[in-house]
Amino acid sequence: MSNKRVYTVAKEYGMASKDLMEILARADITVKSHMSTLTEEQQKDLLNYIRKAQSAQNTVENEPEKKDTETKAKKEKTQEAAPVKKPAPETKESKPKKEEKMPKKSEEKKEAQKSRKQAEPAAAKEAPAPSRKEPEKSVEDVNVHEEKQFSDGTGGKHSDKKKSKKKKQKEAKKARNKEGSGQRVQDFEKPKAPKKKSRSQKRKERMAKEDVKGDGAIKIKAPLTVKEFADTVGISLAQVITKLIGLGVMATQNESIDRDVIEILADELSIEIEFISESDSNIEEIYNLDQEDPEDSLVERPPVVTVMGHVDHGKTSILDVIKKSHVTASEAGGITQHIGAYQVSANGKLITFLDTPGHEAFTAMRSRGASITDIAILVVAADDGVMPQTREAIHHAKAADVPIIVAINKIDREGANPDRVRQELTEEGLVCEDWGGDTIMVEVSAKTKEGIPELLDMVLLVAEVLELKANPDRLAIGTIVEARLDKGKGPMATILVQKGTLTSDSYIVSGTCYGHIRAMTDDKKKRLKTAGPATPVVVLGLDGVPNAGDTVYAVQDEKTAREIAARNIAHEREEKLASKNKVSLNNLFDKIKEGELKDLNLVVKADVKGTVEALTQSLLKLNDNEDVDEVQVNIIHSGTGGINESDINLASASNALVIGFNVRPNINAIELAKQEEVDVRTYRVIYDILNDVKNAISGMLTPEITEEVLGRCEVRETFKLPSNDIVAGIYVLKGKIARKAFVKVLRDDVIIHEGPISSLKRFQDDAKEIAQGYEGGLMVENFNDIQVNDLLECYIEKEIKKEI
Ligand SMILES: Nc1nc2c(ncn2[C@@H]2O[C@H](COP(=O)(O)OP(=O)(O)OP(=O)(O)O)[C@@H](O)[C@H]2O)c(=O)[nH]1
Repeated sequence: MSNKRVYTVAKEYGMASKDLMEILARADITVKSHMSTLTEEQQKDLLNYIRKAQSAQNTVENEPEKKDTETKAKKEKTQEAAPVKKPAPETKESKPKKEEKMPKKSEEKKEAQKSRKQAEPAAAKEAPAPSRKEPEKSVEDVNVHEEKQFSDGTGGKHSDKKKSKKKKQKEAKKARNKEGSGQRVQDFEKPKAPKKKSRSQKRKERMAKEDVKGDGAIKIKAPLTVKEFADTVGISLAQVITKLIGLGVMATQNESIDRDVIEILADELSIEIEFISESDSNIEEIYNLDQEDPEDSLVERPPVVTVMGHVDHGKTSILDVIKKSHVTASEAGGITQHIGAYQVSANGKLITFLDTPGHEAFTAMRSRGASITDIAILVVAADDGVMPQTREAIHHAKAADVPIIVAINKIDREGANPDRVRQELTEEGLVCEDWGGDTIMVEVSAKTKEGIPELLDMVLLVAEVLELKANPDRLAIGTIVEARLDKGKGPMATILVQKGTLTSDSYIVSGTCYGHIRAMTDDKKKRLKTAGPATPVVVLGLDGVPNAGDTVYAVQDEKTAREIAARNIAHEREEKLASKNKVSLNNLFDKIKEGELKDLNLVVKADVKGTVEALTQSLLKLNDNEDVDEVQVNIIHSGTGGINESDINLASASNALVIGFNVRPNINAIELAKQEEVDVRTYRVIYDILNDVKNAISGMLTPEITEEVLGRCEVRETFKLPSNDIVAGIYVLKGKIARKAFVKVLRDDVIIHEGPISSLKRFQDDAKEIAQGYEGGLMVENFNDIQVNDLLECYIEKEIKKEI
């Protein structure tokens, strides 16, 4: 036996840390919290205490229902130890004879209670005297029974039956909650304890009789209202309500009942049910939205291509050349609106390009499970070589299993060295064909247009090999590429049709938004009546702005579209409720106290590699610190660069905090963090990080000042004043920029300066604030190194009350 933490011992006994803490207190074993260590001695004392409690219970049970005060006291003591589920293994060898008898008796009593309950459900209070003439059982058996007795909580006297049952319900509920159902908890009194064992036995028997393997089970999604339950299981409402009253649940037809109640109710009604979650019940399946298309219905479709690569390596320039030189004559005027995707024709074939900045949208789409790209063009500047974002792009394309065509750009430049690029790419696992690999690499110049036709030829070649096909004769399915609210036209969404044909009068639904298409145009603003696979279109008519990356379905009528949207709204609400419990530095201590949190997961990002290492090491060192022995600090991911969506997704999935040092989240990451309720903390002093984490763990955190981000702008031009001060010509990308605020100057998401705004102007006039979509001039106090393409994040400081 070694030293163990309280929560570990509680786990071994199958009880909540809180309950074990109570038992420890009664056993006079002093511990500070569930994280405290129990010495071997203390564990033995605990075991002895539990044994004593068992013996006491045994004695009480041997006396035929004496109700004197002494017995009562013993009973109470017995109850104290009742929730113990699994005695420590040591008991197996050293169990005294007397104890061996107890469980049998208790089993008999349970059986007797069961049969009595069936005969006279309400009145039964006394158990018949248990028979002692059972054959001797092995120690192993005894332990099994004991387990049952403890976990049931029925080891106490009948007068305490109600209390034990409540405990049992609590435990059962806890166990179910652990399964992740995230159901609502009802406020009314819970019915009698579920007879788990007998129910599953009954179920098995019934299934064996019917020779069905659970197929007959009625699928139920909890919580639901009493009426919905009655309708779902096909039993009259009156009968359900009567049964509920019998179970002590006073609920009207419109009140919702949770998983516990549903389970017991179903048992009482002898109905076999199976709980399903919305994701199980997959809307696609319910509404049969995405059937497999027969082979003979498939026809060739254009490839969908994404251009990726490091900043300034020439993505936009290459796309511009393609856009300008490959739109057909009939499309005079060219691509006139930015819709996030467009089609060009090369060698008489269409190619669809996703016009997304960098790889951000690529990851956003993928994180939502919709990989819509068929081919990735990786742009690498011949004079610059493989850079961090090149590597990231390679990882993303590989993760999405998308073939890569490398465009070695800027070959017109003097310092261009395509072979060096090839060499560097080999190190990333991309070996060109000439060198025995299978990656197509094309040398291009967006400036001289050299190599661009070959690049497109290669795209078509890869597309041919991929045999990209879709069925155009079906209701359309697509992905939202971009969506925004237009002041005059309402919600506008760019949809990339992937299967079927979208018509200009389709009913569509995407996530929580639905509608009847009012107008459908292409990237040249031409009105379209139909759009087949791989066609990007802009549609008007949705009742809200859908999420980029979400799937959009065309459905047969408005009712179906509305119904699906309503289901998605309900699902979203539930998910929100379930995710309310995300960890943050502010609620960290509470969670530790409640025993909910034993691991503090962190995603750590910093501006340079050395800092990342220093920071992770210092954070991990906290594990050696006595003040923070409450939780284990784990770094689940660390890296250099700004905080991006993958960081947030990772943090959300692993209930982690994101710590940034000298870096900031990008706009998409901020949005996602808000949505996923991920706590993102950014710092400029390592000491502050360590202090905050340490203080949060020990409940001393005093987050008095927080930053509220107002908006972001980009520097489009710079002007030098006669005083030599630099004025930044800005364009507000999001939110607003306020005069009396601070800015963080970001270059590649790395903070290079932070300070107050010293001047804000709109044209020649001083401005209080500049809103999204407008331009202006801005000066930052004591900072003159502002450059074109810098991003300025504007924020105000807010005092907030201590939350702990
Ligand atoms: N000489 C030369 N310059 C190029 C070529 N392609 C792009 N450039 C220049 O390189 C700079 C960056 O090009 P962009 O197309 O904006 O690069 P990008 O990858 O889209 O950059 P971000 O959008 O910031 O990620 C611009 O000044 C281009 O004029 C090329 O083939 N030859």
